[in-house]
Amino acid sequence: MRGMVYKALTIAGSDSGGGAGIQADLKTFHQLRVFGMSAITAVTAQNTLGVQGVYPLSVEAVERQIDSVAVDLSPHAVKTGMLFSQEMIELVAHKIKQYKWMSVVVDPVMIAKGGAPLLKQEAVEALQRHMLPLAYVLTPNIPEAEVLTNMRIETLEQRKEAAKKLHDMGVRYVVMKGGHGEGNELVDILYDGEQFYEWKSKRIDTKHTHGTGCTFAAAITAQLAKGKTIYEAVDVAKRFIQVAVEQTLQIGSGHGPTNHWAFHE
Ligand SMILES: Nc1ncnc2c1ncn2[C@@H]1O[C@H](COP(=O)(O)OP(=O)(O)O)[C@@H](O)[C@H]1O
Ligand SMILES: Cc1ncc(COP(=O)(O)O)c(N)n1
Repeated sequence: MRGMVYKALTIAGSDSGGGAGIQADLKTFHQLRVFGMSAITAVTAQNTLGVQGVYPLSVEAVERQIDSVAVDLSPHAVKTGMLFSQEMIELVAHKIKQYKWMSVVVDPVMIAKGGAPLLKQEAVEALQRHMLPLAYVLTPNIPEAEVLTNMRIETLEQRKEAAKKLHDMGVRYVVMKGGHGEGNELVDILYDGEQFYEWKSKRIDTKHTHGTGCTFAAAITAQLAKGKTIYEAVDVAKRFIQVAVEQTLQIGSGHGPTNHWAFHE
């Protein structure tokens, strides 16, 4: 017997360089033995040096992809990444409600590491209004949490205050990633509305961190698809990203991708 086949859908942008976006999500799902499906919101021409072009798909094209997957392949968990525009956010929010998807991981992607915008400035409000209340898990990095809460985040206390605000905005579980913090120790936090949980790790000294956020959120999504709790899911995601950054592939001449093969359950 093959056993149960777990399925996850990612609604995100394509990274031609293979390290972030849809490609990172599918590789991560696969490594965690979850069948990956995708709805592409935008195609980016991208490599380890940066983003050379952004080509959003039409709202109709995205709607068709989501419908095709939903009616035939019922995902156990859904992840959203680069959504780019207000119209796309409204469509995706509408589809999540239409199909009553509950295990939804929202990675509020805003800018690529090199600074290229992956979300239009005027779409932030739509993300706050339409996506946060649908997020079972929200996975902001520190700059994204600052934009969503409109506050400065420097200390660990401020991170916790921001997590509380995001919870008040409708998010069930807030997972704030600590990659942009300071110091050798890296702290990712989880807030469940009552308590804070912390995952600490050693910051690896490397420039090859392209796609860390996507990979981390995809690992959470894969674990949720398998029916794991949020605590178990973050635990696996944290271990997944740690070895993926430790054992990078050293490809490309800029900020290289993480190693999606490194982690074994
Ligand atoms: N240099 C690093 N060493 C180890 N883990 C890292 C490193 N940079 C990021 N991570 C981990 O990768 C994940 C994504 O981190 P972060 O950089 O905050 O998000 P994003 O990629 O969205 O900007 C987090 O779990 C973080 O702890
Ligand atoms: C299509 C696409 N989506 C998302 C990211 C963010 O990547 P990161 O995980 O490094 O924040 C990216 N660079 N490209």
